[in-house]
Amino acid sequence: MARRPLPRILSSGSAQLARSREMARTAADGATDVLHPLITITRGLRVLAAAGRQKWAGTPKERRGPALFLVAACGLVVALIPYGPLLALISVMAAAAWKGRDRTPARTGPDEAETERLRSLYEALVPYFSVPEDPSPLFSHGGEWEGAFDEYAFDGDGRLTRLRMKYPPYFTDGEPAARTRIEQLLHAKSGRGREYLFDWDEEGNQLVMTVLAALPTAIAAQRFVTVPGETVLGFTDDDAVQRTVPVLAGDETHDAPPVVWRTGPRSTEPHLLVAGQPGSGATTLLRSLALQALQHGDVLIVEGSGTGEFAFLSGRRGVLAVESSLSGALSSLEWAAHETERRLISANRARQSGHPTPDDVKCPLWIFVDRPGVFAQLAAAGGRPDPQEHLQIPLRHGRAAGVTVVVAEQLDGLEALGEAVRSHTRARVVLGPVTAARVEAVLGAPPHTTPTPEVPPGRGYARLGTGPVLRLQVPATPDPYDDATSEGHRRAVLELLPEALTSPAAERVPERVAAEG
Ligand SMILES: Nc1ncnc2c1ncn2[C@@H]1O[C@H](COP(=O)(O)OP(=O)(O)OP(=O)(O)O)[C@@H](O)[C@H]1O
Repeated sequence: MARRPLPRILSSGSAQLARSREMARTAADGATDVLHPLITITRGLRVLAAAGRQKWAGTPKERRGPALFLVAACGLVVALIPYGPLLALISVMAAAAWKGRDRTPARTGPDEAETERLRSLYEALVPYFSVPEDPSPLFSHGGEWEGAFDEYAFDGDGRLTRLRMKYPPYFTDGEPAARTRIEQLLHAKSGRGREYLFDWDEEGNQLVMTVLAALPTAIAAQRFVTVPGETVLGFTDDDAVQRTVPVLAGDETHDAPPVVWRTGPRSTEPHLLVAGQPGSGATTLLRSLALQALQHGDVLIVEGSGTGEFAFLSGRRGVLAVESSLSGALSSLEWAAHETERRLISANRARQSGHPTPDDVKCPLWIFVDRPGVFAQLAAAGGRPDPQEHLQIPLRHGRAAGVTVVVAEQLDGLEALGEAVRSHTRARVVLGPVTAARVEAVLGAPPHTTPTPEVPPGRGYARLGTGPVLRLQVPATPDPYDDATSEGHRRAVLELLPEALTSPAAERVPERVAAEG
């Protein structure tokens, strides 16, 4: 249908109307600019007058007379001194201008960009949180996001840092897959590269999403306040564990929440598996654990990478061997298996004859195996037994014999691990940039947070038995003889070393360290 033109009188009239409206707006803007100081002073005078009235109302009746007299006296003095009234007027105007100045109004809600972000997040959630049968859906296209998001916070860049949302009771929040879908969507829409914590309140049909600050990396190797049988794997979030220990970070001491692993006869997860991406800090964690273990026990170290990253421990009190060859690994692990049996028999005999457990059985023995997959390959190539076979007895019976096994392997080499290692290492750590699926594959449960693609070395997740998955930062414990190690870290590690037992070990100490020490 052809459009009929507007009557001339109406079209030209509306143009005139628009022009006059524009002129009126410009005039109003100009007047506001010119009158701005006057408006400010008037507003200030009103504020001052209101304050005066309030003061007067608050003055007890018997003191009003003297107060009035004082004001009148002041007025008289001002009137009598030269330029007094003028000065008084200027002072009052200045005070009024100050009181009446524009103040930035306190923010009461999200700004435009933030509102847009919340709205688009709401719209993205509609397909997941609505069903056609719901007569009054909380989530609907073009609906009110304010009804669903009742708490939110943004950072300086306008990115969400916290969001509390309601969801309909029929949403299947008990299904991990349904939750994961929501978490992935919120993660993607709120900005990748940050770690989010999702807290589902199934009873209240509420979900709180919080951006977690990165765990601090300033804690280096040191003596941690623990009792025998406790080992600090690293540090986690404040609210993830019940306990804190004092730690030195940089030059300051503060309380930090540790992930404490309990070993020994009463432990429910007596052996540990550390898995990580190359260079993620698995060897560093083993060094940290070995230094802690040496406080109360003996350690045997078998390193498959052959890079000599445990050589600094050779010849120290409590260090039984540091082996990096296949033959050395085979013989030392075979000895460890016999030693576990000997301890078991000895402890049994003592129990049967009513004697206390002998001291040599009570002294914890730690077996550290870094990259056993390398030995497995070498052994297969040379037609020799895999050293991991000797780990079966320590893994199966170590708990009762005071023997703890710690195995570290790269994520890609996990299939090279023997069945005994997989089934008896109930304490688990995964390090490096890993996906939630990878964390679940290693720890048996996914993290409650969204792993980030970039992490510093020593960052990962830990899980003890069937406990919760905890974020973890391993204390920096570098090889003190590595040239890249900073002076502070070198000293920190050397301070934890037990005394040297043999002169060759002392000779291995580089000159610069010997000179400092
Ligand atoms: N917790 C940590 N704090 C600070 N730096 C660390 C930490 N863990 C590891 N690093 C640094 O990261 C680098 C790699 O560490 P490390 O050798 O322990 O990793 P890895 O996983 O054993 O590596 P690879 O698989 O190559 O043997 C080293 O330079 C080390 O000093």
